[in-house]
Formats: sequence, C-alpha cells, structure tokens
Amino acid sequence: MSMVDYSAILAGTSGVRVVSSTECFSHAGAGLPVVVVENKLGSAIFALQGCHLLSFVPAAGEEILWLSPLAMFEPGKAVRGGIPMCLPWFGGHPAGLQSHGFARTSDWTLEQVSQQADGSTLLTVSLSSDAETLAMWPHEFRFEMQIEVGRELKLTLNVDNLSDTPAPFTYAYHTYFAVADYTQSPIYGLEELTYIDTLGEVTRRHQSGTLQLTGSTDRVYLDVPQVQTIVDGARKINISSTAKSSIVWNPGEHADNMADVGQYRQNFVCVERGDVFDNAITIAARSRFSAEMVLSEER
Ligand SMILES: O=P(O)(O)OC[C@H]1O[C@H](O)[C@H](O)[C@@H](O)[C@@H]1O
Repeated sequence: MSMVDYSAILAGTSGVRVVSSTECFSHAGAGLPVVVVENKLGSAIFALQGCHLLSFVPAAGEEILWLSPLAMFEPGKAVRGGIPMCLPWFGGHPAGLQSHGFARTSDWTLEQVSQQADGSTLLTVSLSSDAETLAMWPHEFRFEMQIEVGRELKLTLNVDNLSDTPAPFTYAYHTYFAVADYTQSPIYGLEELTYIDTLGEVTRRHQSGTLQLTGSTDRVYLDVPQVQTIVDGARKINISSTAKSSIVWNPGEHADNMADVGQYRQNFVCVERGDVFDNAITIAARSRFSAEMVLSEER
C-alpha cells in the first residue's frame, strides 16, 4: 500500500493521523490509507480512496455508520459500508461504466486540516479530472469535500465544472446507518411522498404513512424534506441535507448473494441523500454546485 507523506499538512494540528486501515480495522484485503480524526466532540475515520467515511462516533454516543464485518479494503474496490460517495453519476451508466461513478474508487488528496474554535476539526479533500476521468466524463472538474468532525458530522460537497460545456450530474451520499435491526427501525420524513420503486419493474408509488422496511427494498424518494430520522431503539439518527432525493436500500434476502454483506444485512439501512432521477441536475459551464449533509444523534 503506498502512503503519501501528509506530515506538512498535519503539522500544527493535533488529533489527526494518516495510517493504514489495517491499524483501525481487522477487515480483509491489502489495506487502504485512512485519516483518523479525534477531538473532544467526536471522532471519525475516512479512507482517502473515494473520500469514503467509515466511522463517525459523537463523544458519549455510539457509532452512526455501519461498516460490514465482511468489507474488503482493496485499492480500486468500493468498501461495503460507511458513506461511499456516488458521483458524477448515481447508479448504472448507459455505456456500462462502473456503477455509482468513478469517484468512490479514485484516490482523493488531503488538502487542508484545521482546528475550529468550538473544538471541531475541518478537513478538505479533493479530486481533480485527468485523462482517465475525461475519457469517462467529458468535463474538467474539481470535486472538493469539506469534512467537519464535531458533535455532528457535516459534509459539504463542492463540485466545480471547469469545462466550457454544461455537465449533467447525479450524486449521492450513499450512507449505511448502523441499526440493531432494519426491520424494527422506522424512517420518518418520507410520509406521503412519491417514490420510484426500482425492484423489478420500475414503478411510481405513493408512500402512505411512515416507512418501515420489511425486506429487500430499493426506492428513490423524490423532493424530500430537509430531514429524515431513523429510530434505532432508544436513539434517533437525524439526516439533514440540501439534497432533494432519498434513496432507501437494503438488499434483504439478496444479501446472501453478496460476498461482503451476507448474514449482516439486518444491521444496517441505507438512506442516501442525493439528487437523482427526476431531481438530477446540470451544472452550468464554469460553475459550482454545492450540497451539504449533516448527521447527528439524539436520545
Ligand atoms: O453494490 P453497490 O454498487 O455499492 O450498490 C449498492 C446499492 O446502491 C444503491 O442503494 C442502489 O439504489 C441499489 O440498487 C444498489 O444495489
């Protein structure tokens, strides 16, 4: 595993380290460079591959993110769990390019680290276009993620279209939330909305009342309110975002055919905030698009 030397960026900031994932997790695979952030308000770990959050624990709270015990930490392979970033397209690609875009398996660069006055830590991570990305997505770009680790986890995605043509764009924060049992964890904030059911034949449906998953589910809720709340026993996990869609997913019984999920499917639910399907956007030439997501825990 090759490690970039980040000592100049980390100098002067305490509580941030760049190490091999093998130091933090006992998962299979060669390992990936991860950034470990610890302060008095909370702690987080993210992989530089994909700018992929793997853990967030608010101080005195519990792990918010689910990371599969069967996850593989291999260069070029998306890790199962945490917050894979899907962009610059979400889902399948018409020409058969990799599902959920190339950003989640690309190596992002740690640009800046700073300590905020309230004790939180702010990190900036980026990915820029090159010949390989231009062959897949014909726009020069700079993707930037600002990661603020405090009592809450705040992620701000800035997408600069540096090209002279408008860029059609879909994305999602594909968050896997840790719950004791996804069939006992109601999700509030989607009541009476229209959703696209993508299991089998794609159909449009209406959500009557509160959503409670009972098995295999793959849905795109459109024009959602800012906040969804997952109730996991005595705690509530709040997901607040500027994104207009919520993709709700658990493979249910199909997890038996997924080498990195299997029997552990019961312990997560994905509520993914993004702009997809009818909410897809176009970023004008030489313009910036920004999207924010904040995760917090309540008891
Ligand atoms: O296995 P992945 O490529 O990570 O995708 C995992 C899942 O992501 C989203 O939730 C999609 O809506 C699902 O259809 C897909 O199965």
